[in-house]
Amino acid sequence: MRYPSHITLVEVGPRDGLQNEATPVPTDVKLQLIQRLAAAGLTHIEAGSFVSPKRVPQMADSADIVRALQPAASPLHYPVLTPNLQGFDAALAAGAREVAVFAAASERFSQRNIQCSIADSLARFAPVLAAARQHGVAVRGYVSCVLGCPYEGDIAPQAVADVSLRLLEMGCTEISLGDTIGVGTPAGVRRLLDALLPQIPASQLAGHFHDTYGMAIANIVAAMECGLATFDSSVAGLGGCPYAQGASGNVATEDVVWLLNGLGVECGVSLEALLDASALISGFLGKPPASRVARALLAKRGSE
Ligand SMILES: CC(C)(COP(=O)([O-])OP(=O)([O-])OC[C@H]1O[C@@H](n2cnc3c(N)ncnc32)[C@H](O)[C@@H]1OP(=O)([O-])[O-])[C@@H](O)C(=O)NCCC(=O)NCCSC(=O)C[C@@](C)(O)CC(=O)[O-]
Repeated sequence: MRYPSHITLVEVGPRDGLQNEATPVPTDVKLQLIQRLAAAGLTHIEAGSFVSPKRVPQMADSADIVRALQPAASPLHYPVLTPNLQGFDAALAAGAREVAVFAAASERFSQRNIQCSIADSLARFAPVLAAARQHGVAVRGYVSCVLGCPYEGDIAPQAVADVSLRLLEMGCTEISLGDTIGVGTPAGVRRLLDALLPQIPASQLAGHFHDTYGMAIANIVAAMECGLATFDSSVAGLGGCPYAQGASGNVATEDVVWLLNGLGVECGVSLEALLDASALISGFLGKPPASRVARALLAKRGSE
């Protein structure tokens, strides 16, 4: 089987991971985590989210995080979520150079997550994309519920294609396909990508697989076989979505790096150094990493 020779990992732990943690994580711990992730070789680290602090209090310090990271002076990518112009303006003022808007392929999830229909969300993103173009800021587009919705069940691949194509037409550079509740299987991934790839090149698509049913690694392999070369993952398997009950964390970065090392596919991340990030955040949260790879390697480390 042929796989892409290089995989880009977008580390979403500091955002998608921590947005769902009940334990408040102080800004300095978040910054230490981001520094360790960067030291491990991760070049794309989603650093925060400029959303309502009443809805997601865990992300209320995103401006401080971005200010400390100084994205304009860094060779690394530190995207942040911006659901509307209010969020975009705040992100830009803090120094963000890359942002992401987030839509859904399911009407009911869109309503629950961002309090509006899919059509209204696209209308809300239009000024964000216009302002981003004006300021030379790159915009990623997320599409949630691509393989199933907690409220609507199955989602038609064409519904995913429709919203993805609109986001690309509006100026998004990449679409991250979110299996928000982790119900996908490799067969579903292939069906989805069979529908999308005639319309959107693989280079503009990323996989964002939650591991709720333990299928995320299998889904990544299926997506790589279809040509995708960018995947989102979360250190220690942190996270979930506050608007999708029962959704567990993203696929763990440690698990993906272990997979890629085993396949001989390069991703530029040191597993040893990544464990330092994993140990830091797991230690702070007082629970073991969800990643089985991290647990095994940390246990081995402890016994040496
Ligand atoms: C969607 C909105 C913005 C709609 O915001 P809204 O339409 O203004 O309505 P609202 O009632 O939800 O919020 C109103 C309050 O939020 C404020 N507000 C409004 N916008 C902002 C902003 N940008 N920054 C800071 N504050 C903001 C606004 O000023 C107002 O303040 P108040 O008058 O009550 O004091 C809001 O409901 C919100 O922030 N929701 C949180 C959504 C969220 O963060 N979801 C999780 C991330 S998406 C995800 O995890 C999925 C993903 C991406 O990982 C992929 C996958 O796995 O599928």
